Amino acid sequence: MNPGQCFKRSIIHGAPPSDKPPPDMPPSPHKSHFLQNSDNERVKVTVRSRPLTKAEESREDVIPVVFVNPDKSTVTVRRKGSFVDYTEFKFDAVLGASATQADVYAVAAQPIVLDVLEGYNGTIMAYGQTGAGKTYTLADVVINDAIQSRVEGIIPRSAANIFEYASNDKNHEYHISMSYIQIYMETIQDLLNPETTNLQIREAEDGGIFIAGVHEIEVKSLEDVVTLLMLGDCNRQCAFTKLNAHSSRSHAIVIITVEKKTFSLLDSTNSSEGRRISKGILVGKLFLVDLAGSERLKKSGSEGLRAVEAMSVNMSLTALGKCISARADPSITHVPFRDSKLTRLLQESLGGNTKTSLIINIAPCCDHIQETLSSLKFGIRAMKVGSRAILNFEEEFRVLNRHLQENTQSKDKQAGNDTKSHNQGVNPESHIDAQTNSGSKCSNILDHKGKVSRRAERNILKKSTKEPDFGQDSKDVSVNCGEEEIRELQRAYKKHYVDELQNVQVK
Ligand SMILES: Nc1ncnc2c1ncn2[C@@H]1O[C@H](COP(=O)(O)OP(=O)(O)OP(=O)(O)O)[C@@H](O)[C@H]1O
Repeated sequence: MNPGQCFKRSIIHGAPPSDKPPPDMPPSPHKSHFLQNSDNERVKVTVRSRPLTKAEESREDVIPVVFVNPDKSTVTVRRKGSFVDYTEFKFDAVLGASATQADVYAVAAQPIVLDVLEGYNGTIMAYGQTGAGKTYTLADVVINDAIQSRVEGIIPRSAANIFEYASNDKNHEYHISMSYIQIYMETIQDLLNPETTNLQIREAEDGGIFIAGVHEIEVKSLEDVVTLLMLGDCNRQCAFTKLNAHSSRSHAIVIITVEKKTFSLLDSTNSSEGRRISKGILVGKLFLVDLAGSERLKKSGSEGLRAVEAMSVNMSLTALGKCISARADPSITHVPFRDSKLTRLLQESLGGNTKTSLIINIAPCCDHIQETLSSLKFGIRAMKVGSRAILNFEEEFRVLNRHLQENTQSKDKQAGNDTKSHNQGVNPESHIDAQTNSGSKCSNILDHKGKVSRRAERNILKKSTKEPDFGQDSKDVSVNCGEEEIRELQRAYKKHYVDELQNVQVK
C-alpha cells in the first residue's frame, strides 16, 4: 500500500482498552515525549478522543492516524502521509471513544472536586480544536425522563458530587454558590445577569484573582445548578460553523464556591448534644472552564462576525499557550498573563494557588491531524507546569465581610453610582440600612467602603485572643469571640441572597 493512500477503518476509536498495538503499528514507535507521573504537584493532563461522527465514518478516504492506548496512557499519532513516522505522547490518562462521561469524571474531575471540598482551589479545563468535544465533556446535560436516566458532563456531575458529600457530612455546615461567565471578544459577561457587560478582573489583597461585581448565586441542590447552567447557556454565544453546528464562540467559566464551616465542640462529654462554635471557614473554589475551540477560518468557513470571533478566540488561546510555555520553563521569569482576559483570569490555575486538571479533547479524523498534534503538544507542555495550592482557611467574619463587599460593589455598579460612591464616600448608616434591618449595629463594624472597619477588626481580634470561659474545653476555642459581630454580618449578607434566583435574567 502506498504511503498516503486512504482507507476506512472503524475500530481505532471506540475499541476497548487494549495493550496490543493496532496491526499496522510499528512494534516500538519513536518516543518523542515521555513523562513519568510524579508526586510533585503539577497540572494533570487527560486526553479524551471522541468517536468519529457519522459523516466522518461514512467517508471512504478516512485513514487512521490517531491511536489511543488507555492502559498505557499514550496517544500515538501517525505523521501525515507517512507509514513509518510515528510520535508517541504519554499523559496522566488517556480515554478513547468508548469512555463514558462517568469514566472521564472519575479520572479527570473527581480528585479535584474532592480537593475543593477540603478547601483547595481547583480548575478543570477542556482544551481542543472546535468540534472536538469540550462542551460535551464539561457541560452536557441529557435528562431522559422515560428511563429516568441522566447522561451528564463534568459540571453537573461535580455539582452532584458536592451536594452529596455536603449532605452526608454532619460535622460541617456548607454554603455553596455559583457564578457563570463568558469571555466573548475580550469582554467578560455575566451569563446569569447579561445586562452587566465588561466586568473587570481585580486582584485581592492576598494576590488572588476575582471578577468584580459578578453574580454569585447560592445553590442548594443539583437542580439549582442545572437551572442556572441552562439559563446561562441561553445567554452564551454559540453559532453554526462547518465544523460544529453549535460552536461555542466564547470561553465559558462556571465557578462553584464551597464554603465549609468548621466547628469546635464546647462540651466534649456529650458530642451529639454539645454546643458547637465556629472555628472558621474553608473556602474552595472550583473553576470549570469550557474553552472555545481553536479554528482555521478556511476549514470552518467563518466569515464576518464569525471570523472576528474566531480570531479573538485564537488570539486568547495563543496567549494561553505562551503562558503555559513560560510556566513550563523555570528559566523564564515573566509570564504574560496580562496578554488576554482569559490568561489573567486563569492566572492562579496556571501554576498558582490552584490544583488543575486539563482535558485535551481531540477529534480522531485524519483531516484534523495538525490540530490534534498541536493540542497534544499543548498538553505535554502543560504537564510541566507546577502548582502550589494551599488550604484556604478564613475566619468567619472575613468571609461574611467579603460577601458583603462584593455584593455592595455589584449593587453600586448596577445602580450606576460606582464612581460617585468612590468620590464622595457612602453614608454608612443609609448604606447598611438599605440592606439590613439592623443598620445601626452593622455600621459599627463596616467602614464607609463596606469593609470591616479597622476599629471593629481590632476589637474582634482583641476579643479572640482573650481566653474565653467555656469550661474544660476552652483551650480549643480560638475564635469564639466576635460572635455578635458575626451575627450582624450574617444578617446583612443573608439579605443579598433573598430571591437571587428570581433576579436572574435571560437576554
Ligand atoms: N465523546 C463523545 N461521544 C459522543 N459524541 C460526542 C463526544 N464528544 C463530542 N461529541 C459530539 O460532537 C459534537 C461536537 O462536540 P462539542 O460541541 O462538545 O465540541 P466543542 O469542542 O465544544 O466545539 P466548539 O469549540 O466549537 O464549541 C457534538 O455534537 C457532540 O455531541
